[in-house]
Amino acid sequence: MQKKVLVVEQSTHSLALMSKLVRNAGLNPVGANSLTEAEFKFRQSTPEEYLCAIVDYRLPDARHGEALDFTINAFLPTIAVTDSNDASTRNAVLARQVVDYIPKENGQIYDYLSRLLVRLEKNKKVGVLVIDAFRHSRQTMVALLKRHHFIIYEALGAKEAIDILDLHAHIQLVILADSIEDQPSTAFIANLRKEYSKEELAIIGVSEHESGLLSAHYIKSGANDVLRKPYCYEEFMCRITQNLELIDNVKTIREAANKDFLTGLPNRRHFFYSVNHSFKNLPAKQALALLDLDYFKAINDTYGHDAGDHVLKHVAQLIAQAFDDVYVARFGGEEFCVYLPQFSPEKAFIRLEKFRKLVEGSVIVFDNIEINVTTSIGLSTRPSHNIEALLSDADKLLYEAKANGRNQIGVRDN
Ligand SMILES: Nc1nc2c(ncn2[C@@H]2O[C@H](COP(=O)(O)OP(=O)(O)OP(=O)(O)O)[C@@H](O)[C@H]2O)c(=O)[nH]1
Repeated sequence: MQKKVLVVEQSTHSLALMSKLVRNAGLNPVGANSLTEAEFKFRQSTPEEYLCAIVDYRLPDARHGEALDFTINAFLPTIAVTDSNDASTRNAVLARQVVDYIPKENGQIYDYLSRLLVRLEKNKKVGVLVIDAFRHSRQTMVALLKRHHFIIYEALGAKEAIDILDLHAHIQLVILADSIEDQPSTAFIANLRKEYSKEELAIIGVSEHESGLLSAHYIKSGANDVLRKPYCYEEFMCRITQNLELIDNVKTIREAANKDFLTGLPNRRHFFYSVNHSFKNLPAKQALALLDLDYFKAINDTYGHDAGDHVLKHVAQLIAQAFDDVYVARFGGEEFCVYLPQFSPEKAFIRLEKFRKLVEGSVIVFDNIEINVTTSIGLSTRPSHNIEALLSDADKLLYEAKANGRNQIGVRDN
């Protein structure tokens, strides 16, 4: 179910704008112009239905942030919005446990707000590890992070931190202080970098040193970023958000580079990378199948290119489902590849034959038209240490399957 966001804002124009942002973030805005209205609307549903609240500091019936107190006391993560950026308002807002505080100064705040909303939802799945030997400074960071929905882990030193990282693959960010047990912080960062790249695990060093020397040392040891103490809350959160967004962006770009655009299956390049990365030597028992749809040109010519695309997507989905335990790819056009490591020739043939029949029996509906398609398959089961050699063998067998009438598997008699 779409999570709700309580938006409390006295200006009708700003309320409409913020509600639109909330909707764009895939969330459901519940708007109110005053504290009274907000209290009434909030009581109409259960608190668990809400992700957070965006609350104007000054409202007609709550002139000094009482609406912030209401949402914070209702355990709603609260983003405060203010008309002014003066020190007294800022201090009054930050004295409360708000997630963030946004002055309505310029158009950029709306961009910041939408990023914040997206992050709040994502953070529920993001692990953050705080490493600091001193309880007070560790707890200060943990308290700030909690407001942002992160899954938080704490460690006093290097050994404990490694154990936690080994156990929890969803940790994307490590924040570490100058003082940690077992090891100097910079040596620990350098060790972590042997295991985790900057694109998969962000490391932020928190430095108490007044000179910039330690900060530079952190960066040279492999940290993504540095925070100098005393830091202000906004800077702490901005740096965290920025580093996590960078990891997300790299992940998105990597996924796009590895996927076939039309079908979402891994592409040829990623297929080779995955197989070669997984096996130093290809196993003695293995099978590789090249699948090519039959008379596909005729489908394009008869029903149009969009119908052809639809058929490709449909078959790709069948492949992804039928071979979710092995390596698959769209090689291009109407050609797909499946690599089955540790499969005997007999077992591989049974799997492919079952799939061939599945495609043959499928009725693909596009624009109320029923389309049938079949597939020819070249299946190589050669022991080989070279994936290209296997492919070339499968290609010859595919050619034979086509030449022998299509809709069949080409195999070598053993
Ligand atoms: N709709 C669509 N068509 C594509 C795509 N990629 C390649 N094709 C078309 O796929 C057709 C492949 O035709 P052919 O190589 O002659 O093969 P075929 O008609 O399947 O015949 P056989 O393989 O011999 O059974 C060509 O017309 C390509 O334009 C795509 O992404 N979408």
